[in-house]
Amino acid sequence: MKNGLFKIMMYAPQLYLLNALLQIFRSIFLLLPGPIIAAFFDSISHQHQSGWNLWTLGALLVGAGIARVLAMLSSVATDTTCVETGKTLLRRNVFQQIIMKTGARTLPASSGDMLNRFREDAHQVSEPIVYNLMAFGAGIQALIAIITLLSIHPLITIVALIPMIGSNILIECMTTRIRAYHRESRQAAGAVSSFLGEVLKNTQAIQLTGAQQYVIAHLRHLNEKRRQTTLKSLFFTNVVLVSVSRNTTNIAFGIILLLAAQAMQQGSFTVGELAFFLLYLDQITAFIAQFSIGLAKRKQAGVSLQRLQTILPADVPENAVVDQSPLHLRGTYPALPQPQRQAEPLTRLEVRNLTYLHPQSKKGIEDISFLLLRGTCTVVTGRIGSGKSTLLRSLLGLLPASGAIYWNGQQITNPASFFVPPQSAYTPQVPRLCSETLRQNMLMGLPDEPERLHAAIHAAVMERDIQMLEKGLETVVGPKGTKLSGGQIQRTAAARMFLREPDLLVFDDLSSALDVETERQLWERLFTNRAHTCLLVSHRHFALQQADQILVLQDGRLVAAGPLEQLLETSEAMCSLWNGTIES
Ligand SMILES: Nc1ncnc2c1ncn2[C@@H]1O[C@H](COP(=O)(O)OP(=O)(O)OP(=O)(O)O)[C@@H](O)[C@H]1O
Repeated sequence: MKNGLFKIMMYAPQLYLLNALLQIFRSIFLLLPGPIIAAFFDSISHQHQSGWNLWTLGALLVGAGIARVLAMLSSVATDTTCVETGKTLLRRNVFQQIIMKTGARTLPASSGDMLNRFREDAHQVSEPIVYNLMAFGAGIQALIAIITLLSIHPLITIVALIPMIGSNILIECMTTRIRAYHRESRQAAGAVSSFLGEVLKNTQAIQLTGAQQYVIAHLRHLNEKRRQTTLKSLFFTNVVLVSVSRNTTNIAFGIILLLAAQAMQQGSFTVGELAFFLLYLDQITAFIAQFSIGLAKRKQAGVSLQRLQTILPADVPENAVVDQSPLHLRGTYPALPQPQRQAEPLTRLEVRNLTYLHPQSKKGIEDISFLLLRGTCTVVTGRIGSGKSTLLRSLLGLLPASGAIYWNGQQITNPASFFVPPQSAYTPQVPRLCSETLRQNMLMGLPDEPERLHAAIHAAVMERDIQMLEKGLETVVGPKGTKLSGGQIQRTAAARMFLREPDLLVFDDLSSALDVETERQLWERLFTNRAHTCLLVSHRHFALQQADQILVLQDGRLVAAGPLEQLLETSEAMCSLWNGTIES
C-alpha cells in the first residue's frame, strides 16, 4: 500500500507535526555553537575580532548547550508517543478485522506468528516515521549548514559534499537488498514463534511420543536461521550503511583539511572558519547517517506493513490496516454496542443448495436444502466425515459457503453477522473457555441475573458439577485454573448459549465428550421446552427419537430427510446408521 506511513501520521497530525517541529528545533540548536566557536578561535588566533570577549563567548556556548538539551528532551518525549500511537493504531485495526470478519475460520498464520506480527511488525512500521521526522529536522539543519559554508568558501564546500552525495546514491542502489534481508529475517522470526506456539500446545504429545530430541533439533535449526538472517539484516543496515556514511565524512574531512591548508597559506581562510567547517560538516554527516537509516527503515516498514496486510481476511481492503477510527487511549472506553435483533423472531428457516468444499481436501457439503420450523428439533446425522460440522458452520457463515438462506422468507446476505444472539447461538464440538471464573465464562458480558443463570445451568445439566467444585461458580477454569473435563467444557458452553436465549440453538456433536445418560438428560430438558428451534448433530438414539426431522448426510450430500419412523422404512443409510454405528 502506498502512503501507509503518511496515513498513520494523518491519524494524529498534531502530534506528528509537534514532533517534526521539535526535531527541527533540536537540529537547529546543534548549529548554534558553530559561529560561537569560530569567533572563539579567531579571537585567540587574532585573525578576526568579533567584538565579544572570551567569557561572553563561553557563556553563549553554555547557553546554546542548555537550549539544545531542552529541545532534545522534549522531542524524545514525543518520539515515544508517536511510535506507540502508530503501533497501537495498526494493532487495533488488524485485531478488529480478524476478530470481526473471520468468525471461527482458521487464522491465516499460527498464533505464535500472529503474535510476532502484532508485536514486531507493528513496531517496525511505526518506528521509521519518527526516524524520518528526525531526518527531516536534520535535513533542514544540513541545508542551513550548507548555505552557511557556501557563503564562507564555495569551492571547499562543493568538493567536500561530492563524496556524501555519492554515498547516498550507493545506499539507494542497495534498496532491494535491504528489503530482501529484512523480509527473510522477519519470516525466520515468525517461524520460531510459530514453532514455539506449537510446542507449548502439544507438550503432552511430545512427551508421550519421545519427540523431545527432534523438537530441540528443529528449534535449534530455526533459531540458527533466525540468527543468520537477523545478523545479515542488522549488519547491512547498521554496519554497512552507517560505515558508508561515516567513512564518507572522513574522506570529506580529509579533503577540507587539504584545501583549507592551501587557503590558509594564501591568507583567504581563518582558523575560526576551519573550526566552523569541521563542526558543520559533522552536522551534515549526521543528517546523511540519519537519512540513510531512515531510508533503510522505510524500506523495512514496507515489508512489515505487507506482513500485517497478509493476515487480514481476503475480503478486507488493504488500507483497513491504517483505518482512522478512534483509539480511546485516554479516559473511559465507550460503552460496548449491545447485540441488536436484526430480524423478527424465527418462524421458518429455509436453506437452499448450501455448498462448501474445503479448498485443501475438496471435501465438504454439496447442494444441501432443508427447512426448519419454529419450535422444532432437527438432528443432523451421518458417518464420520460425512459433512455434519461443515453443514452447521456453512449455515452460520463460519465458512464462506454458496447457496441461499432465508429467515422468515428474507434472504440472509451475511450469515456470519446474522447468526449471532439473539437470532442464534452455537456450541461447537470443542468449545473454548477463557481463564476466568465459571460464572464469567457463562455470562461473558451479560448482566448477572441469578434466576436466568440458574435456569441456564439447569438446562445444561451442570448443577451437580458446580456443587462438586469447591468454589462453585467462582472456580477459575482454563489454562490458569481448574481443568474441566471435555463434557463440562461443552456444558459450560451450552449454558453460555442458553443464557443468550436465542431463537435458534445450534449444537455440534455433544456425544464426543458426554456420557449417554448426561446427553439424554440434556436433550430431555431441551425438548420439554419447545420455545426453541434446535439444529443439532447427534448419533444418539434418544436424540433421533425425539427429533421432528432427521437429516442424513453421506459423503457431503443429503441422502434422506424426515422423522425417524419414516426414515427407518425408506432410507437404507438411516437403517444402517441406526443398526450399526449409532450408539443407543
Ligand atoms: N479444514 C479442513 N480442511 C480440509 N478438509 C476438511 C476440513 N474440515 C473438514 N474437512 C473434510 O471435509 C469432510 C467433512 O468434514 P466434517 O468435519 O464436516 O465431517 P463430520 O461429519 O462433521 O465429521 P465428524 O463426525 O468426525 O465430526 C471430511 O472429509 C473432512 O476430512
